[in-house]
Amino acid sequence: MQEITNNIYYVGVNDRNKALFEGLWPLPNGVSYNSYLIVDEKVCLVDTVEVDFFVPFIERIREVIGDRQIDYLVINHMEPDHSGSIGLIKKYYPGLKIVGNSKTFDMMKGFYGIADGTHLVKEGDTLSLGSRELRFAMIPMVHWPETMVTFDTSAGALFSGDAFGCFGALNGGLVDSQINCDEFWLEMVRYYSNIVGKYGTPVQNALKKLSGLQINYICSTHGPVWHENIDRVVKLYDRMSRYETDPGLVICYGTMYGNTERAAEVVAAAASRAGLKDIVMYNVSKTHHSYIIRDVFRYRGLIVGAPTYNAGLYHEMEVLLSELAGKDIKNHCMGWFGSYAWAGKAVAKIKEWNDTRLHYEAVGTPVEIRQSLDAATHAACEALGRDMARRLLG
Ligand SMILES: Cc1cc2nc3c(=O)[nH]c(=O)nc-3n(C[C@H](O)[C@H](O)[C@H](O)COP(=O)(O)O)c2cc1C
Repeated sequence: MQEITNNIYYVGVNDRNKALFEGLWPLPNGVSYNSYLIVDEKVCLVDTVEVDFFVPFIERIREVIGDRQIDYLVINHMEPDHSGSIGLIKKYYPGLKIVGNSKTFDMMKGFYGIADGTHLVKEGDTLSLGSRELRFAMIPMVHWPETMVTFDTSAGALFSGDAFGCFGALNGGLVDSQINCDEFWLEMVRYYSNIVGKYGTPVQNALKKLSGLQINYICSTHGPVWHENIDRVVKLYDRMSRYETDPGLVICYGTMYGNTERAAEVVAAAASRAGLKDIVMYNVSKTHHSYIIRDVFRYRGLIVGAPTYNAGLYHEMEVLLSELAGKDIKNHCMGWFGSYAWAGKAVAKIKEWNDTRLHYEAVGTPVEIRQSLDAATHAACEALGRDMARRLLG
């Protein structure tokens, strides 16, 4: 049994089996589905877990409360990795009341056919559990329309749903003060940028709303409970949702036979010679785009290069640009280059992506390489790297 503080218990589970979260995002270190049990005069469960994990979930709950009944189930977020066990929990505890907002209940009916035994809450409503009180705040589009947070006013515990969550299973310890959090910081950026990243303005609104609270614990639905690092976590969210970045450069390229890759190396070396220290490079066919998008949220500069493929753009680059376009990322600079053998399309296609969807500030002169680098395109790649470095370093 794992108590976080003051009769708040962790009853979540770890998933180290799933290869791709949402069928999209690699999970090299697994992921946790966090759920919390508050034991007072009334017993309140906050969020559930993915239904495949119901058995260890119910075991954890029973370890804490034995044969006691659960009075309330608060649903902060309806995504099935957290709401998936609602139906089974209700079967175990038929008397419980499900606490949520009107959008929660609309989704609960649609996903699970459950409409009875509900307790509707609105912005600012409170619920007494006996010696303590829960207060509810709506944070729409962080990152679904129904998302809300629940604040335990006596413990200062914020049950934040997916907000402030990250990939990575919990390997024994739960609270940041008990564990080495090194692996979680970049995974928080990867989680945020890929899953929440589109919703910068709603995140800013949520942060403003929560700024007055005296928070001792952030209990999110994925990753560690934040206690010592609350300031750092909130600042990171603030920064990411304002699309604030460091003056670094992400260079990513597609390549089949190495010519585009060689050009990328020339661009990178020139950017480095111009004084830029933070440069990361990725082959888009090797590194999953979630890691590249993570770094685009960290660094202001992006240079992409790809071959022409069947009169179009190399497919893996197309995927990356399409994913980036879906995130509505602001305040970025982009340069590009491409290669071809007989009729070049890659450079024009990348430009089209930027003109129509990405809208990043175009930096430098795009380079079009026919078959392989020659003296002129080599010099043009150097100029591209140098121009980007200068732009980033101001
Ligand atoms: C399957 C395939 C399709 C290609 N389609 C085109 C094309 O439509 N137009 C073109 O000019 N070159 C085309 N190319 C040639 C490549 O764009 C060119 O060789 C490029 O330099 C490859 O870059 P890389 O050496 O980095 O792989 C194609 C190459 C392959 C393998």
